[in-house]
Amino acid sequence: MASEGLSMWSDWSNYKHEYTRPAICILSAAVLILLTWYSLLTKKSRNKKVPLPPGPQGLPIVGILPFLDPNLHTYFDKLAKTYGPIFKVQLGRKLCIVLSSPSVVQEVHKDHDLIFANRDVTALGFAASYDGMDMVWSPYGQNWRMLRKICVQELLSHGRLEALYDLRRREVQKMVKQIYSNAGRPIDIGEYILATMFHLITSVLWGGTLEKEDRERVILEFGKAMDEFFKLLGTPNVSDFFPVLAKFDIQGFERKMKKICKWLDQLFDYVIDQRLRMRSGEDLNNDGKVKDFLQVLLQLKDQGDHSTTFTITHVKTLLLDMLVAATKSSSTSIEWVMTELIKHPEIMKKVQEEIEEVVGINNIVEESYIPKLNYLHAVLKEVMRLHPVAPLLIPRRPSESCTVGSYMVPEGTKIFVNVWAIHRDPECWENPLEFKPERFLNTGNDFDFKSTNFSYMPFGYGRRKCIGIPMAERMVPYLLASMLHSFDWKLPDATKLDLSETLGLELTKTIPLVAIPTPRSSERNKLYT
Ligand code: HEM
Repeated sequence: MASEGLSMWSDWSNYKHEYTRPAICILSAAVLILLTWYSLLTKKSRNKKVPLPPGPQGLPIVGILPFLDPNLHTYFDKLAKTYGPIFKVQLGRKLCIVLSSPSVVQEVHKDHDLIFANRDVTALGFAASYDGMDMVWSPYGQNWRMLRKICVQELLSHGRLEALYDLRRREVQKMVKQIYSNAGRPIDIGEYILATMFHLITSVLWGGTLEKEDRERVILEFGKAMDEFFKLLGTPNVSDFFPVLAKFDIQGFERKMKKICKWLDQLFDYVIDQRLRMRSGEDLNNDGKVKDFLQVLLQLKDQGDHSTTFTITHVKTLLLDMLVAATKSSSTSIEWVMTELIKHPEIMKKVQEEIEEVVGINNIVEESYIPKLNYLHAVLKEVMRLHPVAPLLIPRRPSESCTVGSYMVPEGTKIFVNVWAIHRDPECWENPLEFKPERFLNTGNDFDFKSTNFSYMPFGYGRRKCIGIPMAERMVPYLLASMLHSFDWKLPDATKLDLSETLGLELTKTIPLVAIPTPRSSERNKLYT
């Protein structure tokens, strides 16, 4: 009986295994499906509860494309007056959201900085960056972190910048000397400064690798290439609004961009090749010179000690970023400063008096004087407020959907931050349209370029904020102080000052500033021989 019972039990137990296992599986699957369905349903209804930001209706398929003004920063500013500080616009297939108040940007920074740390890579951004591999367009991740770390450690640290001062000094003095030789004649300020910045940056990047004649030839082409490069990057491109059309490159922008990038790539190949040849003959490290950036990069490539492999393409992406980002943005800022100073001669005079007081009359401007030039810094900050180089920053793309200012910001949206509008917002600034450098005097660290102040963002915000601030902080005022210490500047006779702006990726002067330098002292030029 016992054995019978036992066998019954064992039968039951077998029976149980045979039938309960599948039943449990089926039940679990059903619960799982139900849970997934429920979570999708609640997510949907949660999403439903949070609406998209308001915005203009637009037309089917094309959205607001037919009404778009190429000066997007002013166009978006007008829309913000109707739709508020966070609004949406549909550009073809692309949903864009524009943020126009310090508080919404602060919310993004505080709650979603990581989600907003990716760029919205446009067709041309991709073409202009070794297929999105450079620091500017790279997604937030290991590659971007590696490039940023190398730049900070090897080029932009306090120690490196101090060590490279002699190179900057030499190039700035060369520029002043050249202006003396052109005194009394009209010069295109932007062109002049871009050339100086090119010499300055390339001497830091790859020292004397290019022969003098090569440098002169390259700089001419570089100026033209940069104008086109930034204009293309900021021009609305059908390929971005209708990705299915991207392969046709209807406006021919990608072809043009690839041509510029091919030229830059050939320049880098040439410089690297020259350097490798020089390296096989001599060890630049042992002759007492400071290592330039290219030398450091080539050593890193040979050592290969980074967790992500550091290839020759990485070397080129860093040369590209440093060359392009550092030259054009600095020269554009300086051109705007000179424009405002020519418009306000009493302010130019005040800046010159300060420089003379700090530097002396028969002395050369040195970088060590720069931190003492408070008024010059106030002028620079005021110019960057009214004419931010990147008025819409470099657009971001949230990596997941989130809520900002009680609106839904879907994953993959293109995010513009209208810094230009924020810098002119009467809620943040007293008499915002007035050029008044005094507003930045005695403000402590509140408006330091590195500080986090969402009403003032000429260098951007969050993790993707400009990496070049330490270099720009040294070079831009140094160049300006040198130009203003030696010369008075005025417009050629019968010329009117034009302040109109054109938006590419950068906000440039529509009509380049041409001005005449007059030496301020008959003796000072002797210091620059
Ligand atoms: C007056 C000079 C400059 C201005 C006004 C300026 C402005 C900016 C702005 C607005 C951004 C976008 C930030 C964002 O999206 O939040 C940016 C990014 C960047 N800038 Fe600058 N910049 C200047 C000089 C420089 C210099 C000298 C360098 C290099 C040494 C540089 C390298 C970069 C790089 C690599 C990025 C991309 C950073 C990233 O995506 O992680 N910039 N800059």
